[in-house]
Amino acid sequence: MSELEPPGLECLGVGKRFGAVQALDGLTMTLTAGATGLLGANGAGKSTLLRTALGLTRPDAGTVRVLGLDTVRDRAEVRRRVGFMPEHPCLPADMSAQDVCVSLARLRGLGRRDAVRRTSEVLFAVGLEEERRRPVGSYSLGMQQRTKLAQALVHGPDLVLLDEPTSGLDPAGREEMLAIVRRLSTDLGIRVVASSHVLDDIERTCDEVVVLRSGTLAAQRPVVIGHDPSGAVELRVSGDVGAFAAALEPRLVPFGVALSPTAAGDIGLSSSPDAALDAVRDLAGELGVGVERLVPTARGLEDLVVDAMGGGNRG
Ligand SMILES: Nc1ncnc2c1ncn2[C@@H]1O[C@H](COP(=O)(O)OP(=O)(O)OP(=O)(O)O)[C@@H](O)[C@H]1O
Repeated sequence: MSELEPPGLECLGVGKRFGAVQALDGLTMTLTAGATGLLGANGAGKSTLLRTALGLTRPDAGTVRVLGLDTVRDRAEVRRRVGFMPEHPCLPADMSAQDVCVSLARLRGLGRRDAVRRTSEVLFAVGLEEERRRPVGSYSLGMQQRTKLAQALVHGPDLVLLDEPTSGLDPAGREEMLAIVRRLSTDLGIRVVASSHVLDDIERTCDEVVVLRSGTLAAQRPVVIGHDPSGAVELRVSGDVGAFAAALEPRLVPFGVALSPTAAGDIGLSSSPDAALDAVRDLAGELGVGVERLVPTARGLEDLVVDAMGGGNRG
């Protein structure tokens, strides 16, 4: 993926309310990785985000862009360049996988010959070429999931949005689906944004993980986190984080420690010599601010995710 390409997905202050529920709450983030996994508790806003990214749900506030396209203004182009695999059953039981894929490819603008050719390719890619003429209603759940994935790919999208692709699958079906999802970005160059409840699925198929909590961004990290020899730490304080960071910054200059905001809205310290940590505690004491957390940045992904998901949800 070239550096000049626009991000797969960009959200700027995105809000979406359903009655009393604030499903997305000022969500701001930029996804540039080949494959991103969206993790979050039930009701965290994952499906709403994916549906908003496709233009199926219109945000009440903010802007969503996919591949540089505005999801409201450029909706037709978004449909052409993005594929979507919904979480819930959506396939007509009496149609074959072949007919489903050809019909949807035609609806998305492909001519008949291209639609048939692409259908053969994607059904082969998801391992359904032999059963492609049977009615979908006679398929196992794993085959139905693979059909849903095939229809998301059939028009040759540059980005696919997958809503819980392993949902309900048995261990063998899950393995198959994970292998296919991984290949989309690594072998076929298709960008992927996939939601899941399972960190292991994301670690095995994605380059980065994004944690949503109550419709906001709680964490965004590369999947491979090595030991960070710099001693970088993350600091969470009570009260006004910006004011604390502004007061802290000059006090850490003498120790060569730089500050940067983290994706979760905490304060990142580039290193943590004892004198710098003393300065943090002194300032907190002077301002009457609580130090709620001070942890190494290079923690295991699982710790980080559990921590980021920890605040519950509004579902
Ligand atoms: N069409 C709708 N009408 C009313 N409420 C909705 C609608 N869609 C989503 N919600 C609510 O918005 C919140 C976020 O839902 P969403 O489905 O986006 O979360 P999620 O992270 O995908 O959850 P899950 O993991 O359970 O699928 C939930 O409280 C949900 O009940």
